Amino acid sequence: MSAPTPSALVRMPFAELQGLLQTIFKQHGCSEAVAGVLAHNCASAQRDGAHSHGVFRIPGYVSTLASGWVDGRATPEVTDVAPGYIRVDARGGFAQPALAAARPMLVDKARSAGIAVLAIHNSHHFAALWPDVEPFADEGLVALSVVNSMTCVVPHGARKPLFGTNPIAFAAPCAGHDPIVFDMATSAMAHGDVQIAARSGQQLPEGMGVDAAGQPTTDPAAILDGGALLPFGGHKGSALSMMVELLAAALTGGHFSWEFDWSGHPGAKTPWTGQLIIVIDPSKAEGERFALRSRELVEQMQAVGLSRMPGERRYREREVAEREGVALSEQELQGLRELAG
Ligand SMILES: NC(=O)C1=CN([C@@H]2O[C@H](COP(=O)(O)OP(=O)(O)OC[C@H]3O[C@@H](n4cnc5c(N)ncnc54)[C@H](OP(=O)(O)O)[C@@H]3O)[C@@H](O)[C@H]2O)C=CC1
Ligand SMILES: O=C(O)C1=NCCCC1
Repeated sequence: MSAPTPSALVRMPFAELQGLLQTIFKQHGCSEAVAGVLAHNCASAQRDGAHSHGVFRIPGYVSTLASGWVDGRATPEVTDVAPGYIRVDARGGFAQPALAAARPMLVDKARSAGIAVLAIHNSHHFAALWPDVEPFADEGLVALSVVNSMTCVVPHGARKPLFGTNPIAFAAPCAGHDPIVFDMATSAMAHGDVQIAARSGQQLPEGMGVDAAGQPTTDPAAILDGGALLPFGGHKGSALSMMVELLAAALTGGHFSWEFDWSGHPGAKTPWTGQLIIVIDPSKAEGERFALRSRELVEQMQAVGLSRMPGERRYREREVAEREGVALSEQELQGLRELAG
């Protein structure tokens, strides 16, 4: 939602945007390696029209780095735990460089054992989750990832917030198609989209959240100011969010969404939690058939009238961006240039 208004739109080549973001990350306390990984991630989100986790997030990254809450120079510690299991201590840094450090070993293990788990803890994830899984499907692998965030979601049937917005992302190869990818918060709405709505003075649809008194509200400011989000789909989304807390925090050694206290770090925005990634090599059981069966599934969904696949909107926006440049508002670009100094 809330793409930049067409009147104020500028377009720039992906590489230029990535370079600008890399400069910002370096200027504000990240190592060359971390800046490179985060810049690619954030520019990719902007390119694909994933606005809640594109350049909108840059001021939050900068204020977090300035607060000392996250270590932009952390070197992740990768431990080979078992034939199908890797553990990474992100050492208080971002989750994506931790994934990058363990990725070659993760792919090797998935290809040799058929399945491998990457458990990241002591990490900060402030981004969309699909960039973490989609590249595995490009290599013919199936991937599932979960990450927990910060307390802002009331479990179904409860009175107070406890869970994070806790997204789940999945990617699978599909013969002759872009990979099948979905990536969704387990809350009715991502926190980033609530912030964007508040900033632009929009009301939300009903059923997204409650105010500080626990009453239903469509006012994003009321959700952000002492209120909370609801899980999507009532008890079902709530159960998935609970699962994310277990897999991303309890299983990795990371914090639950309510366990960290950033109040001593004004400006800190990045949840200090954990992330789990499971990678499966479908060729172990199905040879080349899995990608063909994926294709068959897509075709059957289309035959019954599917309007679009999850991920399809992003791929369409990516195609346009590759042709015409990545879209952002003039105001956003000016803000980025100021942060780059
Ligand atoms: N790091 C963190 O802690 C957190 C990150 N996030 C991120 O926020 C982002 C937004 O999450 P969320 O708002 O839940 O995502 P959306 O509700 O916008 O989309 C969820 C998924 O459904 C697909 N989809 C949307 N509309 C349709 C449709 N009409 N038909 C078929 N498929 C559809 C999307 O595909 P498409 O992309 O093509 O639109 C996407 O894969 C995610 O990238 C998530 O990872 C969220 C919470 C916490
Ligand atoms: O949009 C969200 O929800 C979040 N995104 C980044 C991390 C915090 C939660």
